[in-house]
Amino acid sequence: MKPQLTLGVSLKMYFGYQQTLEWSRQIAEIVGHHPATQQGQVELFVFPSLPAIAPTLEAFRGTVMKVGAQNMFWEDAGAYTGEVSGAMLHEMGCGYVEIGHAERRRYFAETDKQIADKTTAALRNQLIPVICIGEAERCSAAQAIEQAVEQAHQALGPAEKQGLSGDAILAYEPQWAIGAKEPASADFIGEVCQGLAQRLVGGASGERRVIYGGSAGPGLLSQLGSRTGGLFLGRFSHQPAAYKAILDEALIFLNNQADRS
Ligand SMILES: O=C[C@H](O)COP(=O)(O)O
Repeated sequence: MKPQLTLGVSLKMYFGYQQTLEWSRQIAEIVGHHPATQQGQVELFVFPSLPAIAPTLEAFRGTVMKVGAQNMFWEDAGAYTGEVSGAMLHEMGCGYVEIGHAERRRYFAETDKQIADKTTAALRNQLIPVICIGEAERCSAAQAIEQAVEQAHQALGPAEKQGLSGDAILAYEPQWAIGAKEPASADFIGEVCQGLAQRLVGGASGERRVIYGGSAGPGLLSQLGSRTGGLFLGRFSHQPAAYKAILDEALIFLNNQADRS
């Protein structure tokens, strides 16, 4: 069955190695038994720090949780000290990779061109790119949509020109809402995500889904309903109880969808 909702997590660089494994064990237990995950209607992924990817893959083996990386390089092999290739991530069993997070742009000066090259490399290596888009400063929903559409086209354009097919997730993350006390308002998120879905989903050679990130946590999915394709979670997924609460909301969402159809 095609997933109707996506819930992703980036652990960024918050956790240590053992802490990552402990979190993974606890979340695997929740995911393995939660009714929201039983029928393939929820797509789940997590991005731990690079050294923890292999044991995290192991921790989630047998569950629906997919594991990926927070970043990758645009070449598949060679003299690129300190970098990690999409080819290796794929070989390890990763299914997803995050591309172009605002923190990569801010602290590592990543450019639109580099983000496009990484997106191309992800698709070339059968990884689903989770492409981060979103405005730097608060603005109207219409302006946010324009900026995010432009970023998405910049990221996916070269891959599309090369005829590379594959699914992609567009993580709409207004930069001003990342690391904040609370997310953007549900009305704003809903308007932007729906606008992005209209402009970016459909017509592509793979599935496209728009999800929201930026201080998302328990309670948000219930407010948004089907106005978003899912959530990209950061700090507010660190507590296993919070993650379970979000899965509980996912189950209500799925039941509501089933009632409508
Ligand atoms: O990668 C996740 C997003 O940047 C959101 O992080 P946050 O929920 O901690 O603000």
